[in-house]
Amino acid sequence: MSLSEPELISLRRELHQIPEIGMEEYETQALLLQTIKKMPQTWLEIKTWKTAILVHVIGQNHNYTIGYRTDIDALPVTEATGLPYTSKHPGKMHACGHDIHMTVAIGVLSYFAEHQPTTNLTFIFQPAEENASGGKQLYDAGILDQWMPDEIYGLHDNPQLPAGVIGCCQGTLFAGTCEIHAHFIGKSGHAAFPQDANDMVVAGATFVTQIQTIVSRNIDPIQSGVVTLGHFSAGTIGNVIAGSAQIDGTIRALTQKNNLKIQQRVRKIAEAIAAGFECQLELDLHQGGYYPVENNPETTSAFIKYMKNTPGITFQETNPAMTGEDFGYLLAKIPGTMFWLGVDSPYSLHSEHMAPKEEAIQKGVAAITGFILQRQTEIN
Ligand SMILES: CC(=O)N[C@@H](CCC[C@H](N)C(=O)O)C(=O)O
Repeated sequence: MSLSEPELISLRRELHQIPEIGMEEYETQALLLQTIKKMPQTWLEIKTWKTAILVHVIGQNHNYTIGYRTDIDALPVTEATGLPYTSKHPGKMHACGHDIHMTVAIGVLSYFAEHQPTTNLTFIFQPAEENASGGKQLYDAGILDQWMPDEIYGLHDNPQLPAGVIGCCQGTLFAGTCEIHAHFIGKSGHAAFPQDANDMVVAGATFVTQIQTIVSRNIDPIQSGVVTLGHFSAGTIGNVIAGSAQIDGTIRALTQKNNLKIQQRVRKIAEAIAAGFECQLELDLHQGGYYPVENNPETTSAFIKYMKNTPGITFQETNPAMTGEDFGYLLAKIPGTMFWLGVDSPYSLHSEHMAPKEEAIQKGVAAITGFILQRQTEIN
């Protein structure tokens, strides 16, 4: 039998308790494998790569493959939900809801392990969505090649949508991102003798304020962009001039063109500040596979049509969001659609209080299973 709602909720709670950082998802991989191996295996093929799992469901007609991807990693966040099944891994939490994503994927897979699909299906349990472009790594290593999807789907949970509501839009769903790692290196010294030192708190603070002009002065206001610096560390104590400042952040833009433009401005400003303050600069701008998530017109129109017209599913057209996803890399290679699944939480993604409503799981499984069944009839 396909996994029942209580079984799925119990799995989700187990996964929630063992969050692991990208490329270290060993316990998660083991629990997922154990769950998958309990399903009927008649038309399943399984392979692993690093901490990823790929499951190929052999369809009655072998000529077409629909892909479904979930991410499996967690964040370095200390959980503060107070839930009875709180994280057992100190300092780590499924604060982005990937435990929900995995459980929904398992629910859909368990249905197709029982009911042979007409097309092939490839389920991808992908590591490192948050930190190391696991999807890009997997694709570039050729791991998908044998079971390459002709089209692909994936979801992200959304705390702002009611539980179980499906959200999507044509075109760009998520931004492309780029990590900023800037290290300004000057000369430390006594607070009383600034003329003998080179103060990196001042250089770093100038960088922080100067890059605020990029979105307001360099990007078309009708389009958009974000430059957020989430980390600044420099110095040790008030009466010692800091000889170094480490600043980390992220760029967001809905087009790759604007992302590259912001990257170029960040680099120019950082280099100009280093020249002006006569200090050294180590700058790393790292985009990896975090391209804008561009939904394919054809798969997305089929997806939206199904979700809008199927009784029991509530669909909401959504605006693009500035969240990032390395699913953008897979969508640059394979046509497909990313969508939201509402989980109704007053706290945002990445919050230590984020507690998705579990009723979203069964609704997500039903909507996606139904869509895949419908999509197969359109393909054959
Ligand atoms: C859905 C989500 O929250 N994704 C992350 C992706 C991070 C990309 C990369 N590490 C960066 O910060 O640029 C997000 O923060 O949007």
